[in-house]
Amino acid sequence: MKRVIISGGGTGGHIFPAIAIADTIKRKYPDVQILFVGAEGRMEMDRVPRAGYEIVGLPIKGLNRKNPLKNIPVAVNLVKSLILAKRTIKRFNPDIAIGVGGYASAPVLKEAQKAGIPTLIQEQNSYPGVTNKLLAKHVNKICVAYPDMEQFFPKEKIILTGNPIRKDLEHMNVTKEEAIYHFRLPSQSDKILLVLGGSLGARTINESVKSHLIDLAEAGVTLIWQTGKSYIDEARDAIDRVPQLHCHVTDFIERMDYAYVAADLVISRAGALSISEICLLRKPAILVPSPNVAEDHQTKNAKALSMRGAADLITDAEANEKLIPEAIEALDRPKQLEDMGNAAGKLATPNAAEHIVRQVEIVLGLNS
Ligand SMILES: CC(=O)N[C@H]1[C@@H](OP(=O)(O)OP(=O)(O)OC[C@H]2O[C@@H](n3ccc(=O)[nH]c3=O)[C@H](O)[C@@H]2O)O[C@H](CO)[C@@H](O)[C@@H]1O
Repeated sequence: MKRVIISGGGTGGHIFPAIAIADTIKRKYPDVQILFVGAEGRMEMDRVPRAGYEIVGLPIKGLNRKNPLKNIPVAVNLVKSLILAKRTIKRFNPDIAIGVGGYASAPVLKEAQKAGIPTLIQEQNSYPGVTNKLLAKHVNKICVAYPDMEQFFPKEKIILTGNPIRKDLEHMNVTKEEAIYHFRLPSQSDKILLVLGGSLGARTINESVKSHLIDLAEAGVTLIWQTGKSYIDEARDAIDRVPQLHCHVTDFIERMDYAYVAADLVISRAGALSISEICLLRKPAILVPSPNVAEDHQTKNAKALSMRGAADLITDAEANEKLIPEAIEALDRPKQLEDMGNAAGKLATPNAAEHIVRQVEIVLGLNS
């Protein structure tokens, strides 16, 4: 019986692809044993068990770039994490270790490599994260979602697979009516705006929505608003002051299938997975890249769409003034929205999880 470790996390953009890979392995090989390794206190420690998998948490934390003195406990935790990663690998004895980016995948894949176990990484973005860059030299395979990744990774290891999407989104099985009912919105809603801030929420997008709630109500827009944990109370207070607006507000949307099906237009950060989902589901979108990510990679993600008429791009700096007025205008032009959604669909990379699992099969010598 084969055994697989999947490691990484921190944000939904790393965790959901990991779960999609695990589900695909399980569907094809129900006997394969899968163990996740994540970082204590991060989103994966909650999301992975909910998806039905066991997870071990490492005490690993990110570097503090502003105050180097605070990195002493970070270094201590790194050593503890390496020890626990080594023990976990010895105990579980995997046939392959898969890294999906995020802090936890570094010690796990390093220790796996030292033990002579094959490793594979999946990079979701057009600009790789630090962990994957560090690991690339000694991994067996690197599954990527964007072309031209040879500038970062050894060419012979790269396989262009796309980003794995959760099965409830890849094989969508719900209707718009069911979605409207799920969110308790009026059945006649014909201009539904879905606002997403990435898995953790986005302050600028939230502020932009909050300052235009009355405009949205006057334009007859129905709102599904995902705020992230830190903004939910403020958003609820603001909504209470505009009772004429039809709105579903939440910190996190569990049923993204319903959210996407309901939406006539999506406003979103330009995280790699949100983009992959928007393309796969052919959704018209206005993207507001986060300015706080490595090498401004969300702007690159967003431009890949906006250059092809597959999304509009509004910068974080102009969002407060332009974002909602532009969304209101766009919702009055359904034909243009449809064209935009179709252009996004052309950039989709379906069946990415299957392609990645094919690489796992090659490494493990499994035949499907
Ligand atoms: C601030 C930050 O570091 N962002 C990074 C993080 O994005 P982050 O995790 O925020 O965003 P992504 O767009 O990649 O993925 C979000 C995922 O969460 C899901 N979702 C989102 C909201 C919600 O309420 N419910 C829900 O299930 C989405 O369907 C999607 O699958 O990882 C991405 C992938 O490496 C990077 O491209 C981003 O730059």
